[in-house]
Amino acid sequence: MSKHRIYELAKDYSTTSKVIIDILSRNSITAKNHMSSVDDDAKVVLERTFARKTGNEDQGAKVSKPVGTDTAEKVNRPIQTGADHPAAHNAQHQSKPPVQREGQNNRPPYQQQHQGMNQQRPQQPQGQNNRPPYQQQQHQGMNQQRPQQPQGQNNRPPYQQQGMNQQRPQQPYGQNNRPPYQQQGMNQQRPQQPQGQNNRPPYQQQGMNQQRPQQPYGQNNRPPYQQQGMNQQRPQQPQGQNNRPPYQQQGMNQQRPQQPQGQNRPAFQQQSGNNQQRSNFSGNRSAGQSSRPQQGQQQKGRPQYGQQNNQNRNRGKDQGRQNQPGRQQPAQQPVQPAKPKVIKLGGSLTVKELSAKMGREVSEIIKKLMMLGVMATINQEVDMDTATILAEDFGIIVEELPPEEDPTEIPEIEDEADTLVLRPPVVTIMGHVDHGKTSLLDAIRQTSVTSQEAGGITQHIGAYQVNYKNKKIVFLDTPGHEAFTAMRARGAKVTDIAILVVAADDGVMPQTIEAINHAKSANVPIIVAVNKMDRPGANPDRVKQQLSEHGLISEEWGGETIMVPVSAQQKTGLSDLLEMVLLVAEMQELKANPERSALGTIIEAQLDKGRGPVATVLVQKGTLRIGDTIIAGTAHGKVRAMVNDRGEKVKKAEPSMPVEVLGLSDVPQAGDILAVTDEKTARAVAEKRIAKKRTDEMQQMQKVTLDDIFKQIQDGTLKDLNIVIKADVQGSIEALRQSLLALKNKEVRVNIIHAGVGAINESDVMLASASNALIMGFNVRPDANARKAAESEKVDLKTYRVIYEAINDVEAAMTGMLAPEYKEVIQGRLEVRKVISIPKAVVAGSYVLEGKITNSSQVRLIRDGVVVHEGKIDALRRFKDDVKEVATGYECGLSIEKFRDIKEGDIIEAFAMEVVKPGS
Ligand SMILES: Nc1nc2c(ncn2[C@@H]2O[C@H](COP(=O)(O)OP(=O)(O)OP(=O)(O)O)[C@@H](O)[C@H]2O)c(=O)[nH]1
Repeated sequence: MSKHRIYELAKDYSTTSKVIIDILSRNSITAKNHMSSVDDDAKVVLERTFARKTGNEDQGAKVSKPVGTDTAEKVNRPIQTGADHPAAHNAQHQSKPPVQREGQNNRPPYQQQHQGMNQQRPQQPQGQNNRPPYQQQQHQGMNQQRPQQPQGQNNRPPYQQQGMNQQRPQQPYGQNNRPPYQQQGMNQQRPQQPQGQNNRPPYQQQGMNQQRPQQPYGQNNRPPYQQQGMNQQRPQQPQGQNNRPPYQQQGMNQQRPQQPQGQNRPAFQQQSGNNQQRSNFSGNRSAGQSSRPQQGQQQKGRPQYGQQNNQNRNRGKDQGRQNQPGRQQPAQQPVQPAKPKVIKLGGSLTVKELSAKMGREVSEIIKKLMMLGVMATINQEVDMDTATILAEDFGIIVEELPPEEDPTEIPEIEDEADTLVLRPPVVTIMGHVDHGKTSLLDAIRQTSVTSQEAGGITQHIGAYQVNYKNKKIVFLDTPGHEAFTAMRARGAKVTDIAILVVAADDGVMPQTIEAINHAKSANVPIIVAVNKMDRPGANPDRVKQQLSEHGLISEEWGGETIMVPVSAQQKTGLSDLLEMVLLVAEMQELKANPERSALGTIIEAQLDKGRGPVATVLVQKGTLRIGDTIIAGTAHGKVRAMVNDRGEKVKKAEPSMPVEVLGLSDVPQAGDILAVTDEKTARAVAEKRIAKKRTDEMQQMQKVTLDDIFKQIQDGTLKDLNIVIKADVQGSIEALRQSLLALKNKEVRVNIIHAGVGAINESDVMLASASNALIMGFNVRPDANARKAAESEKVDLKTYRVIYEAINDVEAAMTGMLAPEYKEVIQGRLEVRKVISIPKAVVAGSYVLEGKITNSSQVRLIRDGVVVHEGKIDALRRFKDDVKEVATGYECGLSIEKFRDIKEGDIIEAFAMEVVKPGS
């Protein structure tokens, strides 16, 4: 039996003495040190041990090797790889981590794939790396930044070195020791990770767990892709929670001293391109304050970590910032109001209300209004039109709600076409003074009454009904223009046909023209009755000629106007006239439904001492019956009795029938609408009307005035500027008319609704009031009644002595340039009763009819309604004494500067020019 020294054996097996001693020791052979000697049994053990590791070849070599031929063995033994090395053998059987040298491969298989690379590590060119494949594949850029691998033996990044290898002995993942998510590829899901287990990749284990020692998996708010692998599904993440991967968490990186950012970061952090995005992202979130509101929706994995979600992150970053204070709590999203596509509007509403309806911010609405040129505040009202334009700008459709019912109105009932039956026409007779209106009315009435209803006693009720050929015709018994103006001013239309009476011997006169204009303005057909045909000077052709100049062309001359020669006195031509009335009525198809509650118009009304308020009503629709509850204007009551135009008591009144009605609580006004309703409604509506009337009286009724024309044009309330012209001569009228008509512009058109020669009278004022016109007088003045009417009707009445001043005023008003500095204030009116001529002046002995006159007054001398002179008072005296002022009812003597043409009967108007602010 031979003896072998330990060191020799070590030499034989190319290992260390210690290894030999250890192997022997495990086989119960004791060797103290390298100088110890062992016998052949030990040698056999060693041979067996090393043969197992070298495989068949070695085995074969050993078998073929005769015992004791150590030298030969040494020569033939191939160079041992690390795996063959006994040390490696030991490492596999010991849980203790072996000391690994470079080139040795104790790493798990996933690291072994890169064995070759590791062997080359000392000379590793840039770009090569020793990282596991998933790192290599994605993160070449990282390696470029790591030219020198200082991490030591295994070349793994530091984050892999610590902790990982300590756990590796148990290697639960199978052969290659890679965690399952790494084995199957990074995109795999890790379906069932029990909470609390630390399955995270090693690089996440350090620091992260230190930060969150108690955070069980799933509660640490980290997205699963961080827990399970990069591209894992990220289940819903509530906003405000800290869903960022740990490397983004503030403070965490500080706890990763071995991992300088950008160098040793885990591969997924280093992906080129994403790094850039992420750096921005990280920058944004450097305070660690962000959350990702939209991440929670991403149930389906994130194939490109960083790429897809950086967008989301960036998108959500603002929201994330908003959520700063409550990051750990789900942040409350501000409730966005619904944005409707269609809204319903019923009228004007405030900006605030509009914003709520549209679901937009008030600021948005105000901004849009500003763009439309409307400076509005939150509580400012926006009218329907503006609201509609605004809504369209936002792409919202506006549906108009039916207007709210006016509590002062009785709802109008629409009649079905098949309920309508023919009704008698209502006729008004108009014409110039003394042309025979009354005579004609009487003639017609007498003819029809006496011939067909003999014995009937006519009674004046303001209107009457005649029968002609079994057809009824209703005549209004009021002066023509009043019937038009008073009623039209209240919106009532009662006349179907106008008969214009023109005396054949007198021809067309100013009131004839006025009547034509009234009828035209009311859009009522005109039948001309050429009266007084019995007179010797009758010249119907001249009348036709004159009328044609005013747009009424006789049928005989190819026009459309029916002209009938009559004589009221001789009662000739009346039948023809009535025939024509019926014809025109037929053409108009005047119909009404008699089977409904009545609706009519008050023609006249007065307070009768014995009967109380009495109103003549022209029933226009339905049938009025005794006992009906009625309302007319502010008056209401029950129909107590009805009387027709022949003084007969009647129980009902059908359409176009005029009747006197008793039973109203108050006297209504001509033109008021009478309606039948229930008692409660009648009382309530009447009360509301009374209240409204009071308010209206307090507020000035808005009529067109030169001062506010521009404002009304801008407001869109004025499209037609209606003007009534009165002048001293026809030539002035034409000059003024042509000049004013030429003033029309884009926004407004000038309409001369009436022009006539003579003083401005009440009729002019009523026409202007009904037509919302202003009156321009050229060299004429309004009479006293006209001035009062203009005041009460709020009609703007201007007088001029020079045409271009009138034109300038209208032009300036239309362009908003009118800036009146003075306003004329009438102080009083005097009548000249005696004229005394002295060498220095002409003294007008005058009587103050109304108002007063002062020694500083300006005066206007009017003769027959025409202004003769305008100037200053030279002297004002009473009984040879100069006085400052003379009041109503006193006489005085006055002279006018540089003017002597004063005659008895002249009217002197005293006035003063008061300074007023522009636009007032
Ligand atoms: N010869 C003649 N005279 C007539 C005729 N019609 C009316 N007259 C006379 O003309 C005058 C005026 O007649 P009225 O009926 O009062 O005329 P009017 O248009 O109603 O007058 P005002 O009410 O003042 O507007 C009276 O003297 C009538 O007798 C007619 O056909 N022939």
